[in-house]
Amino acid sequence: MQATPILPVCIDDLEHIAKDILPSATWGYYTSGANHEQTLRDNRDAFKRYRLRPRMLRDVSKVTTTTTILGKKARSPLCVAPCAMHKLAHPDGEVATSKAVASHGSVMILSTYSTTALEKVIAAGNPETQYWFQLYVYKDRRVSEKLIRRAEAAGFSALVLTVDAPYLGRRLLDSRNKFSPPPHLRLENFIDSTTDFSSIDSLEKSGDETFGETFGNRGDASLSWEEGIAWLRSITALPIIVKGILTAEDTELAIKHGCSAIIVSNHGGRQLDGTLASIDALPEIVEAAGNRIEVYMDGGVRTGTDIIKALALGAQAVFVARPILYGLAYNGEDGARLTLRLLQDELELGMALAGCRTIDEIGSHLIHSLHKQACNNIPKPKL
Ligand SMILES: Cc1cc2nc3c(=O)[nH]c(=O)nc-3n(C[C@H](O)[C@H](O)[C@H](O)COP(=O)(O)O)c2cc1C
Ligand SMILES: CCCCCCC(=O)C(=O)O
Repeated sequence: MQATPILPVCIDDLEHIAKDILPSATWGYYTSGANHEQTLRDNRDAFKRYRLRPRMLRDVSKVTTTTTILGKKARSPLCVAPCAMHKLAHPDGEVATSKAVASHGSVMILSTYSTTALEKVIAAGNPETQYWFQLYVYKDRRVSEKLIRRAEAAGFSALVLTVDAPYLGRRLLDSRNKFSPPPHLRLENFIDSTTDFSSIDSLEKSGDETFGETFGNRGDASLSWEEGIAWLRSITALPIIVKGILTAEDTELAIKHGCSAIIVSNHGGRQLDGTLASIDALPEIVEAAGNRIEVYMDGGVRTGTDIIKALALGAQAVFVARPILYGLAYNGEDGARLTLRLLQDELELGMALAGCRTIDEIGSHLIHSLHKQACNNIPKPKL
């Protein structure tokens, strides 16, 4: 058995510590993937199939990670993906995460299924940090509209529509554990809803509903590019970002329907098992997007060099989910800060060792792919 590290110095250390701290059903919910977890594993393994081609003697005495994300300055391209129920990891939950991201200076996407009301989460931040609100669209559209109005009023600057979950993926560990969040936690975004979310408010299952059924019974699986995006467009002026895109075809549709950006994602391997790893899907999408909209990615990012590889393959920003939960479990806000600091330090050191002083200098010239053709047609920076 591996001993628990005393001082975590990388994300894998935080993961080991979190495993010791968290109840096993929470650990299962946070870390498992769908079905046989092929995609979950591949999200990590795929990064290892890209090797770096560092450049030398390039005066890396000063390195900066300043960039822009959705047209706004950010101190780092490392951002936080939407994740349900941070209070399962630590009582301070999403407020702790918000403060940590605010000190880091990039983007936090807040899950609809937050255990803290969206107004409290953004109030814990600062104006330098972008807060985007993640949406699932419900059969009862009044619920979604109300969430959007609240997000607009609170100052969220974009909506992130998750498109890979018309139903919840089949997570075997959650079924085996009969996972159900503890009754003291609330999905606070629904508490003042005027609609029939009483059972989801308290996270109690109605009758024999499983967790997945609770999700599926309320979500609108009929959503389509034509009707769904047009409906969203008709009720909000906020930029719409689609999360869960894995093909060039859907990239084209996202652009056609006026989306502002794309997050290449397979939901951390929790939805359709057997998809491409996010990092493997990224080049096709970057090529299809062709600088018309920004492309971000998430899935399996655990080191600074993973971030460099994703940026080199064309991502404008990179999101992490589970590493934040591990940090929260370890030490609340300080733990979430540690997650971001470890990754940021690794990113900066990795850039210097690869000969990159700025984010713009991270280009496809850095990538040696063990796949054939993976990096064709990615725009190369001038060095
Ligand atoms: C516990 C957990 C809860 C999640 N909840 C949401 C959610 O509410 N909405 C969403 O769009 N994605 C959700 N995701 C998916 C993440 O946003 C992200 O796509 C994925 O986990 C990134 O991979 P990583 O965990 O390897 O960093 C969740 C992921 C995890 C692990
Ligand atoms: C009934 C609450 C379901 C939350 C689902 C959140 C999610 O996207 C996940 O991957 O888990």
